[in-house]
Amino acid sequence: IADMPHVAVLPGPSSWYKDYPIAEGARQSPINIAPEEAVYDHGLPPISLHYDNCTSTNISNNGHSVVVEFDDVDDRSVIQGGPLENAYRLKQFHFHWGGKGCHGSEHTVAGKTYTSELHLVHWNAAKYSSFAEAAVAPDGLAVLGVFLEVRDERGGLNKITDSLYMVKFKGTVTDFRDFNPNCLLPSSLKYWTYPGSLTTPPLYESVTWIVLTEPICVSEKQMGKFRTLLFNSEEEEQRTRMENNFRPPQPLKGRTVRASFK
Ligand SMILES: CC[C@H](C)CCC(=O)Nc1ccc(S(N)(=O)=O)cc1
Ligand SMILES: [Zn+2]
Repeated sequence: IADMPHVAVLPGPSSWYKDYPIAEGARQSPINIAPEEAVYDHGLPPISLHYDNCTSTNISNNGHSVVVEFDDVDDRSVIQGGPLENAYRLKQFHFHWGGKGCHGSEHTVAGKTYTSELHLVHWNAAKYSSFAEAAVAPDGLAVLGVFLEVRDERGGLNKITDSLYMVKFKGTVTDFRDFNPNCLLPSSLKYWTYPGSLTTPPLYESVTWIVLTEPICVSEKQMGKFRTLLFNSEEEEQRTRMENNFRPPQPLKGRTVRASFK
């Protein structure tokens, strides 16, 4: 026992099944998207995003990622169309990223990883009365995934990366108003869609995933600022850089990925 490592090991994705058996469920996320196997569905309408009167409130470090939250008391910021039966209300967005280099996204495309992936999380306020209630329903959530690729700088991201120093530690939060996520979207809204789950515990199988095919470009300098965030709170003596906060692709288990395009 004496030589047991006393370093607290962060339980990674491979051990989540012990506390969350759903980790081995039939509709887990992320997945590898194989474009040739995606089924073009001409009945799929385009998705429409209404983020103009968006109502961001704060930006925080929750120990897993950096999260921008929105006031979701009404339908000012919604996603609709595509595979969705009705409007889903924007609740928050956050990112997943790697260490230096080109891995870091959760979904992969024909095995290709991107440096990061943005998730805009929405809930079905037409059918459910709260995010928590929607989060456990099979049609409760819709997450829009956007790939980030390192090339030249993306202006819209600067408002976020310039605020990251204020939420360096887990449990820190600061005001973050009037941020419109439109500035983080690519020009094309072509997408793949499939039934999946939250990619971190509790891994609920309640997410209709809508993954955009076109990445946005960010600079290495901007990505470097994400990596100055820490997994730990200010009180903990350990200082672990927040990086590689992505779950690897999970088995498709017979699911069909549909494409909004030929
Ligand atoms: C009811 C409580 C709620 C389940 C817990 C808080 C929450 O929102 N979790 C969450 C949200 C999005 C993703 S992802 N990465 O977009 O799949 C992963 C986890
Ligand atoms: Zn996510």
